[in-house]
Amino acid sequence: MSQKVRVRCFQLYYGTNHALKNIDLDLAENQVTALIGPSGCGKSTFLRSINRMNDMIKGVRTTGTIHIDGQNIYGEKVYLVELRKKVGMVFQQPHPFPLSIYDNVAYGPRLHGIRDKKRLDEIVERTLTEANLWDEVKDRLHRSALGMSGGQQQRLVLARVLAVQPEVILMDEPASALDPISTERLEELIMRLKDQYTIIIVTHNMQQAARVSDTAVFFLNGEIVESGPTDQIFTNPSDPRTEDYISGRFG
Ligand SMILES: Nc1ncnc2c1ncn2[C@@H]1O[C@H](COP(=O)(O)OP(=O)(O)OP(=O)(O)O)[C@@H](O)[C@H]1O
Repeated sequence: MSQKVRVRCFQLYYGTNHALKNIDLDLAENQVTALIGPSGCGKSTFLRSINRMNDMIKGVRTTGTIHIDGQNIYGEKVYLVELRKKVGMVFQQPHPFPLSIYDNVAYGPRLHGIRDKKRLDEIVERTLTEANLWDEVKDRLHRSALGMSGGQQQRLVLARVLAVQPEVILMDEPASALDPISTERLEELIMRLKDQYTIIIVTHNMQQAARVSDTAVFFLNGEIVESGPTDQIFTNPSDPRTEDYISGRFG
């Protein structure tokens, strides 16, 4: 099993708030890794560090390294547009663009220079199929994406990410605004997508983490308390704080 993302001595400060402390972690390729821990422990901050989304926040300072496929994304000569193409992100609330379903998916490929209609048609069909949405929307591709249900919008946003052929997909509580059926469909999709992508997901839902992830990482106060195979973290954690959190004693 090869490592896709390698994090060493990574620290992040929001001004004087030391939000991530000495993070060392390896994330395996073609696996789902769940980041768990109580509110404010740094999960989203860490997730956003993997495609440098935190760069947009004023006062953020980092030290340490995050290598993806051997390249330090905090090093020199890193092009953020390329990085964010390789490392896509799905957020808690699906926010499709106020465009048609087709144009939402074609947006990224067009931005990266693909103009050929036939090629765009292929990408739209392939990624909507991959995102388990094609059958539901194939007859209304040119209608507004804003008319879709929340669950459909979240799968559309995922298709938009897949359309630029990422290798790593970051998901920040992607199911928290979804109903149980949409959540189940999204979880099935996540488990299927890991054959081709490396997926890192933040979730507050312990059952969800147990269902979808291969590896779990428990954060507390900006530090990693422990990480390991999800089964082991959930059934036999080595740190009592992990056990307390998982069994609902705090957080
Ligand atoms: N944009 C920001 N500007 C300043 N401080 C921030 C920002 N985002 C997060 N923080 C701070 O960083 C710390 C970690 O927050 P973060 O959102 O990463 O935690 P989290 O574990 O994802 O929490 P939650 O589960 O509630 O989303 C907190 O102290 C938070 O206040």
